[in-house]
Amino acid sequence: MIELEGLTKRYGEKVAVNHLTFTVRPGIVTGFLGPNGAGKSTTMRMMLGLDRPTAGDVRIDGRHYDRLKDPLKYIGALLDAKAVHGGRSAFNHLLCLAQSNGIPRQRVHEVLDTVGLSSVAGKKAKGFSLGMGQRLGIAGALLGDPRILMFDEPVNGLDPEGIHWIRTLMRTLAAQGRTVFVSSHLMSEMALTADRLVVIGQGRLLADTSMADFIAHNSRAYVRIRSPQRERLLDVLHGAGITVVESGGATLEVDGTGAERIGELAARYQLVLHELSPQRASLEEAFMRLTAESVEYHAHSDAPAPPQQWGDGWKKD
Ligand SMILES: Nc1ncnc2c1ncn2[C@@H]1O[C@H](COP(=O)(O)OP(=O)(O)OP(=O)(O)O)[C@@H](O)[C@H]1O
Repeated sequence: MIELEGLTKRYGEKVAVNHLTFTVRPGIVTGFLGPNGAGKSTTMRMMLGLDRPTAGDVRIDGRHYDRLKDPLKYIGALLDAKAVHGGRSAFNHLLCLAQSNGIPRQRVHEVLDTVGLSSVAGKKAKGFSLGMGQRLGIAGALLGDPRILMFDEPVNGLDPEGIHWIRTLMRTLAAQGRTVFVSSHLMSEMALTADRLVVIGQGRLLADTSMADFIAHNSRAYVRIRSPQRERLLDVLHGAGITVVESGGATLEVDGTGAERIGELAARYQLVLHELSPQRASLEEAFMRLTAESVEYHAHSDAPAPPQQWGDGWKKD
């Protein structure tokens, strides 16, 4: 378990992490989300004792990180996959970590096998691809067989097979009763992996909730309907006191009334439906809605204009 209480970090005037209080529990995968610059990395660094909080407290299984004897046996972390001595082989990198934490040599072979790097164990890390580097970082996190695991953007640079592998690994580690805390920018990936979410924006806690509740509370649920008898259907729905949003074309959208009731009404008036589908926004939409106010760096949605010197001649008719 990881417990944060009033955790705060200031860099001069900038409050990077603002009075964060939450608990990361064992047995589930907890996703850590926030727009760029929200304070995720700073929070994770403080959890690992790499940054000193300005105020507040972090406890790892009840203790401060710097009070843990052989910390890799309590908490394993992947923060920056590039933080590896490039001149060392994968095996030697892990062996150094193992030796300084009282972990037997045999464990190095085991974790290399787990992450699929046994065949390149003798190769220098500087020749590794981004994905291989991520796997080596994950091997380091697993080395002490810790009860708590923390991954900052673990799927960065992984191909689809690698992404599937890390998802399965995280779910397996949680099912074994471990605490798994993971940050990611890939919402679709998080939706498949995490059971619980902690969302921050501009250093503040915005949500600490289950995945299902997060989506339910931060997104619009509605029913999409298509019918070749659109006008008659509209009359029936209005007659029943149901508010309809006309989204253009043959499609109608209804908030606040279930698909069952709409289907039953259509059947009663013998109206043909080509679609009757409950819609729920994705995690990505829910996240954008919640964090809209706290995004520090906004991009313009328009495509960039072509350079002026092109004139209008570049356009094809
Ligand atoms: N050493 C530092 N000195 C000054 N400001 C810092 C320092 N480290 C982080 N910050 C600022 O603190 C804020 C939080 O940064 P942090 O890297 O923790 O965010 P993040 O959520 O991990 O962002 P990203 O998703 O882009 O990695 C940012 O505004 C950042 O510029």
